[in-house]
Amino acid sequence: MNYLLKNGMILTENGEMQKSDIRIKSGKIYEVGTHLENHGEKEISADSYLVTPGFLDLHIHLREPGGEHKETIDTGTLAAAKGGFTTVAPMPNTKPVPDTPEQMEWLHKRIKETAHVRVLPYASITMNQAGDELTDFAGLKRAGAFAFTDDGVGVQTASVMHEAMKRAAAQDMAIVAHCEDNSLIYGGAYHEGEFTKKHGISGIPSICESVQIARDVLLAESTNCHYHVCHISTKESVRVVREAKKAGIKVTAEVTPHHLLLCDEDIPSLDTNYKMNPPLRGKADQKALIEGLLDGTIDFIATDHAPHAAEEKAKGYASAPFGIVGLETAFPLLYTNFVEKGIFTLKQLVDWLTIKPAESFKLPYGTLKIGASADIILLDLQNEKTIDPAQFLSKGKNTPFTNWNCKGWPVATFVDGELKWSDGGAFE
Ligand SMILES: NC(=O)N[C@@H](CC(=O)O)C(=O)O
Ligand SMILES: [Zn+2]
Repeated sequence: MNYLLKNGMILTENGEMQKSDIRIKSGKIYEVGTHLENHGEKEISADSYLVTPGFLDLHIHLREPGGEHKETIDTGTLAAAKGGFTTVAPMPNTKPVPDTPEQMEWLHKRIKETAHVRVLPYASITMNQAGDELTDFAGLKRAGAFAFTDDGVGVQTASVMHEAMKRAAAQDMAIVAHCEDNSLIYGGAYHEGEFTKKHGISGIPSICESVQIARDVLLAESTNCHYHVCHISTKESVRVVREAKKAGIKVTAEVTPHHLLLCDEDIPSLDTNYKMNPPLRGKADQKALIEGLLDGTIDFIATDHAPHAAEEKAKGYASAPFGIVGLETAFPLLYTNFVEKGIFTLKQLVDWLTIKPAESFKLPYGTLKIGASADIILLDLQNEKTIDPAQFLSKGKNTPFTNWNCKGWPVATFVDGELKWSDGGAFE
């Protein structure tokens, strides 16, 4: 079906709002302008909405195969559509791990059958993410891998990472890294700092992340590989990435909404909805992440949507799994707490969720340019609602943001010109 979106607000290059119509034809953005005449399209009044490119989330966990009780490609991508995300990249810490071309082909088949938005799956760097034997990078690329990562665990050995970067560079593919040096961690569920001191428990030190990033940017320099840092969380890590960029190293970095919104001082108790990896760091780290985003050291925002079953999260702080969900609350939380408070501009926030991740990975999405895939969302910046996990389409209800009041809720999501989700209201 072709659509004519009438009178929506779009953001211009310089961040101003402009009333515009958008004609969607054959899955593409065909025309953007004012007073466009209807040529037989289904007309949708976008009058009271902000219209932006669909968001990209290049760090999520879909749990399929092997963890279908936590999430599936079906439920996770429906949650993505509800959150305004039209392209997502799921991590390979599934059972089995997509570490062979055959497994990658199977994954693409499942995506084709069940996904509601565009899915770009990662392959692992090492077989079974065990950190030893490298996967078949060329074969995995041919089978449709988006990039390589062992997310969930850091690559512990420098020589393995070095060889991985050489091979990734030869394939013009990125190495995407969960940075964590296990030799510097002695258990722990929360950041080693004020919170763990108060509770007399061991913590996860900042140094385990920044040390590995420092190692890896030097490996990236020596191999000319595109190296991407997942969920950056400490002030030292931000400094290392800033210096690496200054030195001309091909490094990019992402930050999650929760690391921007919270620090360890905000954790009320040994609550597992505040347990994620990397952990919520100190106040100075949170400040450095915001500054890093604003000065371009950090390239974009990704949710690290990590759904877990309620029984698993109820196991107590020491044994509950790390991770919180993020797809359905990211934009409203960031809009309400940063844009409405004047810390980010609306244009900055939208760019960090659209064109910035797209450009970092040379993807043709995240834009309303003529000829682009019609990945478009409508956002309601006025209506205020309270976050209620019972309303999530994700199977995961594990969030620390229950009862937060937010504006900026998506109301409709188009992927390749098809309406994949709407809140009902204006579109029934
Ligand atoms: N980010 C998280 O807290 N959890 C991730 C894996 C991980 O990165 O540890 C998960 O898969 O649940
Ligand atoms: Zn991770």
